Amino acid sequence: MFTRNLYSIARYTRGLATHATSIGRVPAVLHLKSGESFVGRSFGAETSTYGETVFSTSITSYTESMTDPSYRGQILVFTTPLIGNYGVPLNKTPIDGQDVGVYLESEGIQCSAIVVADVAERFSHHRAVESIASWCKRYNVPGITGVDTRAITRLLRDQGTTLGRLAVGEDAHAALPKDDEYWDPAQENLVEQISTKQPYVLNPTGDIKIAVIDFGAKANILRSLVRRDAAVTVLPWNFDFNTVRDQYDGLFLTNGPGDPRHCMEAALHLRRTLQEWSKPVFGICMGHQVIGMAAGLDAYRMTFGNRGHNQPVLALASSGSIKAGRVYVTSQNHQYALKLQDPFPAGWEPFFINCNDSSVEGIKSTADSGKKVWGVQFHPESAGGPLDTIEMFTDFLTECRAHKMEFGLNPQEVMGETNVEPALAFTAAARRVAVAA
Ligand SMILES: NC(=O)CC[C@H](N)C(=O)O
Repeated sequence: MFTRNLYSIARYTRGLATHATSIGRVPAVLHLKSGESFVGRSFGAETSTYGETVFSTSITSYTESMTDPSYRGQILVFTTPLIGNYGVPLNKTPIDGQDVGVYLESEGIQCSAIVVADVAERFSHHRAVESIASWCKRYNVPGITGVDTRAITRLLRDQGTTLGRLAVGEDAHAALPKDDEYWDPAQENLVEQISTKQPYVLNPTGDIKIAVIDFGAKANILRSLVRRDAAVTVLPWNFDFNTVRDQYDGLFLTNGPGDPRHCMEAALHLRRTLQEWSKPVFGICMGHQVIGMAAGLDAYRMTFGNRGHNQPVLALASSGSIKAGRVYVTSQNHQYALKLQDPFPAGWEPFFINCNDSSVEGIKSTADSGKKVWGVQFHPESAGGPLDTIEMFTDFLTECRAHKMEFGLNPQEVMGETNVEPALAFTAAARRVAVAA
């Protein structure tokens, strides 16, 4: 008992002791392209940046959101007023059949900047090793605190996602940026920047071989596959899977940042896969949008993106653990969606619909199409957010295993050929380094 108390005191004081930051001294201003400015104080890196200003209604998991590659290029406003109170954990895990090398969602902070009402100067958590301010500083990401995030959110909620500038230090006193100075991440292929450059393998001894197309994968997607004993080969976003598809039992398409229409090349590769290959395919968020584009649906930019961990979606069809007519609470982070069209392309049907804005939340191949393909706009892997739909990973791998049982081994395995898959080993060097770009 005594030891435990000492331990908690030590944890608490570590939070106090390691927190000598400069919060309060350096001015910062958040400018929106629509003309509004919000004056506050800087924390983290003392550098200015541009980005797309978005808000998230999640009340926890700021560490997971900030390391989610889908937030790349975005100035992230947290509607929860107090951010940073549980600090930041050590972002490392072993690489084995249970884990993928990082504890958070990627190796570093992905968003351009963060905006909070009240950054916690003290933190306390048994896993915490540093404050959010020192973490932001290490990754050269600026933050602003002391601004009215309710007012910012109401603006964004009325006018939609808006380009912004976080001006820090001297820049905070500079003239307002001109309209054409605002950097628009939607114009760039952010996936190209973040996707792995080299293929790599996780959990090579897994019983089922899954290829993952990496548009900017959250680590929990990869964890959710390897923890269900899949051997996972991660491939660059524009890799033509058709050249290696005979070696795999299933295909997975990940989340990723930016406009999915920059990934048309991937959609065209996938269109051929879907025409010629009958094994299961599953996509999340960007992956779902790419599946939709391959199926002939259009993707569009929403005025109001969905970001938060409390998005209700209604299942329109039953499949595996998902039951038609049920509402699932989901984690989301997207600005684009697939257009609902009537009729849907032949062989496809809507799977989920968003209960708030009626946007398409999922599509699937129809029962009579002879295919097993699912795409969901939300994040079943959570991290952060609810686990309502986590069993979709089990459903996908169950289908892959069933297909393997029914149709037997892959051609190479039957012929006793050496495995010619392009990915040889998982190495630290092969993983993307989040801060490089
Ligand atoms: N989380 C994601 O994969 C987001 C997909 C896409 N970048 C969008 O904003 O809609």
